[in-house]
Amino acid sequence: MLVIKVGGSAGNNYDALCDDLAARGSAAGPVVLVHGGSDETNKLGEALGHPPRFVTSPSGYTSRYTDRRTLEFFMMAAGGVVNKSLVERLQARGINAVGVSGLDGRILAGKRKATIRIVEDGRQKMLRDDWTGTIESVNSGLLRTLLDAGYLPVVAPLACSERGEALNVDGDRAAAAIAAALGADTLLLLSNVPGLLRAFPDESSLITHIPRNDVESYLGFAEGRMKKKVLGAQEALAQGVGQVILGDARVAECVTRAVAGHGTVIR
Ligand SMILES: Nc1ncnc2c1ncn2[C@@H]1O[C@H](COP(=O)(O)OP(=O)(O)OP(=O)(O)O)[C@@H](O)[C@H]1O
Repeated sequence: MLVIKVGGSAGNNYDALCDDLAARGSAAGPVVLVHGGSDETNKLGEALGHPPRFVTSPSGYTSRYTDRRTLEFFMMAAGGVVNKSLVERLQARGINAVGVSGLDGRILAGKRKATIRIVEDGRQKMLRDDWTGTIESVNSGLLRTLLDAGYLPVVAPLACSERGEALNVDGDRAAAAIAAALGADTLLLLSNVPGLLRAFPDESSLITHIPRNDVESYLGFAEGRMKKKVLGAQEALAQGVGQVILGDARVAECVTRAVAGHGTVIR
């Protein structure tokens, strides 16, 4: 079982990704594809007069402040155009993909963080009306039903709260939770960089291998949103996923290359 997360920031090559999945075929085993939606969400917010706001937590994690309007943009972008354009690309290549969000059938059930603590101008503040959350469980039965029937699930990172509310959740951590719940041997976190760089943005400083019991000491190299990928990797490994590979989604054969060990291999 292979779980792949492809980034939603600019620069990822979805055509190349889908070409590679089609070339690998079903003989390569079952695949679940999770994706992000940052770039499209930003564009929608800008176009509709409600630009994105990114906030940093006291522990240094960067995330999108998701008020109700932003949640709607996120649903339109991640749950809509990004999800459906991946399904369209896969269908055009003969793969019977089904696009869902984690909200559907509670594929991802989570806990809302209605109030978040942030650091701005060196001071801590509380922000209310936030619609982000953390994942608590995965409806692996629904994903297995789709996989067993021969479909390739394409999952947008929305979750369902205990009260049935839609939540914006981190795509990398969503993929980690899905990989763990399905007992995947490999989780690929593909984005617009070659992997974890020791000296970002110098791509020649790629860290090629991280021992699974030493992920913590590499967290310091990750800035901003890369931290969530390293955290996701750590969560997946702790829950039994065999290996996590941070790979490049800008290039041809990105899945095959990452599976072959190009990128940052954590195991
Ligand atoms: N040490 C590092 N090595 C590599 N990339 C880093 C590092 N530190 C920070 N980054 C940043 O992390 C970014 C990748 O994370 P980002 O969340 O933007 O990707 P994404 O997965 O496409 O997003 P999403 O799926 O949430 O839409 C890179 O484009 C880079 O700017």
